[in-house]
Amino acid sequence: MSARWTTAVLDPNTPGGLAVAHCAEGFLVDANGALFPRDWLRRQDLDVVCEHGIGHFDGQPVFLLELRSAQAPQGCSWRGLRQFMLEGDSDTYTLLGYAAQIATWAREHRFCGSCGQAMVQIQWERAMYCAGCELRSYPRISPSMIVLITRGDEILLARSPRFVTGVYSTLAGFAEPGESAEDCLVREVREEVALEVKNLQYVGSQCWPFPHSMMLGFHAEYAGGEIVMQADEIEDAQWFSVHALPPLPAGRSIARYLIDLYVARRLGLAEPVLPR
Ligand SMILES: NC(=O)c1ccc[n+]([C@@H]2O[C@H](COP(=O)([O-])OP(=O)(O)OC[C@H]3O[C@@H](n4cnc5c(N)ncnc54)[C@H](O)[C@@H]3O)[C@@H](O)[C@H]2O)c1
Ligand SMILES: [Mg+2]
Ligand SMILES: [Zn+2]
Repeated sequence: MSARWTTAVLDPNTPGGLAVAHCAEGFLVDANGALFPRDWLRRQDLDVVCEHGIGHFDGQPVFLLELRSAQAPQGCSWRGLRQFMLEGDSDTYTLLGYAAQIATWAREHRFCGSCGQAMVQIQWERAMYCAGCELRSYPRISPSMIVLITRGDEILLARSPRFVTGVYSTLAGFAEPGESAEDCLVREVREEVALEVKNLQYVGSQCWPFPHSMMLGFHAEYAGGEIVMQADEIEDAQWFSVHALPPLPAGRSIARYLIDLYVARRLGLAEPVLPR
């Protein structure tokens, strides 16, 4: 949700409106961006898997076309969601982040996971329904903890082999069944760097549609232990002084926010705002 974008469950049988087209390569774009007149997109002979009515942008209904292949109409190309996160305006990124999550879920829930029959869209809520066994499947959201660990003027940052070269970030990890947010945080910190933490404080949350995380951001203080890096997951982990930080994650990430917030408080600077 944003000032210009609100989600809604719209009937794909209603005509008109705007549409975005999504496939494994990202979103279809032309010189005007990723939002197309829906009637024009429908005339392009696209290989559509399914269509969902997903909300309103500036009051206009928006539909999502999930495509099987990445064949782009003339004058169009594909752009990954990460590019929109890094460079796009935040209203468009919020819309596309939602659309990408619905697209992933819709593509992965065309058949019932319980009995195997084809599923159909429910008209009044965002769910797929199996008439054979009455199973309903809702969009999947994966809660993930993310934590900045501090020790006075020092903060703990680590690198995963998946990161952009040189970039260090806060620790993060997915919640497992049976855990509280705090349990998960303590377990992830032990697994990834073998440290103990104390004084856990919830700071804020962020939708992270890569592919369906909900980031719950915390601050924690170092309580003990020596860094032991988890094989395969952590390539390097170090204490950095707030006066000498390495390259940090993208400005729109909650990881960056947690770091910037602590540094701002430590150095008496203006506090940043959590990007949505
Ligand atoms: N927005 C941010 O600032 C920010 C920063 C760091 C990480 N993240 C995100 O946080 C999430 C978790 O971080 P991580 O990659 O360090 O996780 P992690 O430490 O739990 O380890 C990742 C591993 O967990 C497994 N996994 C993948 N999807 C899973 C799921 N849905 N549930 C349980 N396990 C799963 C896989 O084996 C994967 O290799 C990721 O989506 C990541 O992109 C966001
Ligand atoms: Mg992790
Ligand atoms: Zn079923």
